[in-house]
Amino acid sequence: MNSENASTSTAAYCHDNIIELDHVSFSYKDQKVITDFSFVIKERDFVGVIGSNGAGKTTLMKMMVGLLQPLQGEIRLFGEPIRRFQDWERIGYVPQKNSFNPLFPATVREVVLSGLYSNKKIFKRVGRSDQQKCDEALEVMRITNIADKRIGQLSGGQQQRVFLARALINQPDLLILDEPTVGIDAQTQADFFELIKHMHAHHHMTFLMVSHDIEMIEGYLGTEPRDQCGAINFYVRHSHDQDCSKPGLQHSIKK
Ligand SMILES: Nc1ncnc2c1ncn2[C@@H]1O[C@H](COP(=O)(O)OP(=O)(O)OP(=O)(O)O)[C@@H](O)[C@H]1O
Repeated sequence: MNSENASTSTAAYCHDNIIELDHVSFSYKDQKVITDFSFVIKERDFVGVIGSNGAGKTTLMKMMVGLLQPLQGEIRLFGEPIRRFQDWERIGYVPQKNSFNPLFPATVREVVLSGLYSNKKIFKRVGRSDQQKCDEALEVMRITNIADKRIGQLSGGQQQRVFLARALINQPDLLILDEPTVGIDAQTQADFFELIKHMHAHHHMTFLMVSHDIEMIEGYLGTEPRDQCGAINFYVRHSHDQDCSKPGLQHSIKK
């Protein structure tokens, strides 16, 4: 392949649309939350979502993972209309508030390992490399010491770390995080941000993260929002601005 072809195919690859919202509106009964919003998240973008309480951030995330259906408009994931989309293992989603029934019997290790298996592979034997990935995820989230505890008996912050480890273990193509570090101590928060920045820079992943941590968002994604939807602002950074072969291409999320 000559260099022109090589750069063309790289550019085409890293600029695929991962999420597309096309004139999407949503209401809870008669309360309009999202009105006629269109945007595109490109492959390898890191999109930070900031907005006041009640602005509609969680509603937007839930629509993108198929938990809520837009009243109008269309959503596409990896180019497929969401109603036909089936590759859910390509997407990791950590919702805003997780909580387990205290009697839920699984251990922390089992919950983290379950991130490796889609429904189809649920009975697959856990191999040594899977255990190793699990150990690494536990270590990064500083929960090795509670690996054999029951998830339902942990504090909210500890449970949230388990969910993050579960989402990370699979290295999904797209990771959607809704206020992922709420209730987590400062050191683990800092380690987690370092980790996802590293994954964004080096592991070809696309990130969409709701956060109230304006310092973290602006530090990594810049101080100017790229787009907005009502009171929600979107900050964007592509993972390889320096060596992107088509520097003129907009990594904007606006259509
Ligand atoms: N299940 C629901 N039924 C009715 N109204 C809802 C429901 N969920 C959210 N809302 C309302 O929709 C609006 C948007 O809520 P949403 O949770 O999406 O906001 P948010 O930006 O994520 O807020 P926060 O920063 O507080 O998490 C709010 O006014 C909220 O009260």
